[in-house]
Amino acid sequence: MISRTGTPVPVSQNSLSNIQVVVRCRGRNEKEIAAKSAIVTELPNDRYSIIDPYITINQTNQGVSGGSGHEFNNYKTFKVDQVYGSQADQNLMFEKVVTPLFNDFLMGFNVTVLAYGQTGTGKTYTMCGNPEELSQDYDELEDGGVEFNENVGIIPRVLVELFRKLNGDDDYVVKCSFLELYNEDLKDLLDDEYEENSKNIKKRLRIFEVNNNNNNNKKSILIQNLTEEYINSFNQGFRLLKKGLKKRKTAFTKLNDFSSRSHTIFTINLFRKQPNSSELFRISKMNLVDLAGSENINKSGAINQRAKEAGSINQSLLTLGRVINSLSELNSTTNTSTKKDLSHIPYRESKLTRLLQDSIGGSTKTTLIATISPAKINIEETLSTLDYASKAKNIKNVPINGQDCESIMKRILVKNLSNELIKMGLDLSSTRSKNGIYLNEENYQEIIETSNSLKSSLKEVNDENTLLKLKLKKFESINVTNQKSIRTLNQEIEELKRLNEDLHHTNNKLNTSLDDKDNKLKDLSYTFNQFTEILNENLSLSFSTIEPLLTSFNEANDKVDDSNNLLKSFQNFKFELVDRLNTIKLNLNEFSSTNLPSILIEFKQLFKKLHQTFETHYHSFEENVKKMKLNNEKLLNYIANTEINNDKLEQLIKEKVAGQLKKMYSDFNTNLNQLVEEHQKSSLLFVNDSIKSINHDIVTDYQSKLITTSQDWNKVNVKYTTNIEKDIQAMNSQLNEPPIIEDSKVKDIIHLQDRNINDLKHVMKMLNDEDTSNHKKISKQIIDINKFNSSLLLQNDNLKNGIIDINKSLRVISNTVEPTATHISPSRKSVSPTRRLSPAKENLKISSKIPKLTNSEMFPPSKKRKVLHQTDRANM
Ligand SMILES: Nc1ncnc2c1ncn2[C@@H]1O[C@H](COP(=O)(O)OP(=O)(O)OP(=O)(O)O)[C@@H](O)[C@H]1O
Repeated sequence: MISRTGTPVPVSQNSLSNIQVVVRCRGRNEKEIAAKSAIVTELPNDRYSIIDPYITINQTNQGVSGGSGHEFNNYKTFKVDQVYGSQADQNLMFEKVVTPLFNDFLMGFNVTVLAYGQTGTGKTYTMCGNPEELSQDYDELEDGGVEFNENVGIIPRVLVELFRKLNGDDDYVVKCSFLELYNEDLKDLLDDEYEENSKNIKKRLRIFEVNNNNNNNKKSILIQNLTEEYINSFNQGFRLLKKGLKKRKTAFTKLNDFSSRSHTIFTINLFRKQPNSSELFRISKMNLVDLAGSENINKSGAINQRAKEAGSINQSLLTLGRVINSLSELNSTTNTSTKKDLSHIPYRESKLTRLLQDSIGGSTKTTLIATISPAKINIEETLSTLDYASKAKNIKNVPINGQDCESIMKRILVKNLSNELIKMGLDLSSTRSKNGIYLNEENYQEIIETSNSLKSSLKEVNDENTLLKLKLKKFESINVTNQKSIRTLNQEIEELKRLNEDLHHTNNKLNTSLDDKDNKLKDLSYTFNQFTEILNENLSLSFSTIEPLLTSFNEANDKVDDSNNLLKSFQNFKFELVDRLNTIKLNLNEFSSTNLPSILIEFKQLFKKLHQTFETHYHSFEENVKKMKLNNEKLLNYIANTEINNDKLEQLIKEKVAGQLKKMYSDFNTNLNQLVEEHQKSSLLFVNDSIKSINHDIVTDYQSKLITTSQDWNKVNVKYTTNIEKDIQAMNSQLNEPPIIEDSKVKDIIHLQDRNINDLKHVMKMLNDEDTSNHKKISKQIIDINKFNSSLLLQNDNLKNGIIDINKSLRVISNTVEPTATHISPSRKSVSPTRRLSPAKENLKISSKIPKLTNSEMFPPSKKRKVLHQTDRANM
């Protein structure tokens, strides 16, 4: 078995590191509360304080003075590195205090955690936690951690964290040892064969100082015969810890019923392959030290053996204190000669200081946790502990860095392991040779406990088995009864199944027929909707057909004087018809949404009747339309055949004018002279031109208007006829494909349809009436025009005859008058009878003597009014 402790060799001044000092002040325990002992500790924070790590002790009435702390009246303040109060839990301590050291340990540094303080202040609690927390194995969580109880201390947490960090790394070896120093005696807490007061010299632990195998002038401490157990899981480490704690010497004291009277060192040795070498394994060590209580002997009431024990304890701690003092003074002085005087550090004066030589002022990174009580009754021990702590804070260690740390060749390590294996093999064969199986006591106890537990379980199982057998018998008898019931029930179930099948069958049939009905109803509904839509469309179409009719009628009515009444009535009718159509639409919509299902049932039969009725009406309607068409054609023929002959009119007018002139000339007959002939000619031409022009304008205007009206009328009638024919065709196509609709409530629709048809009839009648009336009016106008034409023709004839008579008379007159021209006018007496005037000059002379004819003279008032009246009517 090998254990090595490196001798400190400073690498550089920069690597100096002070011992970290942490104070943990627990809350008052039951005894302190019962003793009504006041709290004398004042901390910056109940949990922890790193920024302002002071702790003040209220010494009122204590009369305590001196020490290295600062005194303010009755208060004494100590400055350390970290202060933890009553609210600081175990996890916080591990994270803040131990984790930095643990990381250094993984990197190859030797590290030490020391718990120092008065009995009962929580040293063991801080380092191990309550021992009962380790009574069982812990399950590993997914992240390699463990769900700890709050009271678990530093060592178990370090073990868990170690294997969590090493997870996946194959090149490592972990060994643990657990050492106790009691009365300056070393005790191997993991040695099963160790017995108190053992005379087995071979098994005695001895401390040797040996040269380091790295040949670098470093010294190592070797503890001969110390058990070092290989572990590869945290649970194995827990078991070792539990085992060691059990062996730990405890004794009853007044201060702490389960107080530990010894110092213990739990060491974890880590052999880890150097990052850049396959042969070298770096050795690092973590010492977790739980020192014995530092209480006052007198106060503890130790007597006899216990007094000796108490003295021993204090001897070790006193030496530790002196070492701490020396190191503290050595580090705080700069004087070289003084330094030389102080250079002797009394490590060798106690085994405790020899064991901790490397941790205090050596090459180890060290943290001291000083545990204190807050109660006034412990104030002296508290002040003493804080004195130690503040001195330790001055101590500088020289940790050896990763490169210079102790290492071991792989082959040596393997050789060590092989030796271990050989030794274990020998143990095993010797055990076998004893013809049985040798077990260590703990394993034996465990097996016995397990066996007892199994026996108890077996008994419980047997008892349970007996009970179950009894229950089984009961169940068997119940089962027979149940079997009978089950058979009856099965029969009933069969019967019910049959019934169910029948019902199922019937249900299927019903469903099928329901589906059929549903489908029919859907079809009917669809057909009816389509029918309704078509009906609506037809109604809309009829309406849109009637609309232009009405518009045309309105336009035609504008041209007829006495059509206002008809227009009004027709408009009224139109509005009424629109209202009715809208009402029909509304009724249809409402009807289709509410009464549809019942209507569908009777609709088919009634629709047939409707069809018949509709056909009847359709025939009469068709005939009426045909008649109307015939009438229109007649009208068109009549208009086409009716010609207004301009020549005849002209002739008539001429005759009329001639008659007038004849009358006029008969009045002038006796006074005419030779110039009358030219005058007559010019007058006749003038009158003829005027009359021709007037009559031509009148007749042309009338003709154009009449033709336009006739064409409009014809167009409208053709359009009406086409629309009506389209309607009829649409209706016919509907009637030819009648929807299959059923049952009773269609009466309403029939009624509506009747009304609709009546309305249509009414419209047609009105159309016919209107048509007839217009025909009559136009015929009457044409008769009037013809009459007027006849009278014009008559007048024209008369005029012509008159002109002929006048010409004849004029010839007679001219023949008669020419030889006695001088007699007619005295003013012509000077004119030579043989000399003839040029016609133009003659005309001028005659025209100046003949009176001009006015319109009223040419056309007597009564006749003129009549002509104008006729023209106006023709324009209308
Ligand atoms: N910070 C703390 N929080 C809760 N309980 C604590 C704390 N410190 C100590 N205790 C409790 O106080 C009791 C004494 O603690 P512990 O045995 O650890 O004292 P100790 O200093 O190790 O004593 P000794 O020197 O005699 O071994 C234990 O029951 C422990 O659970």
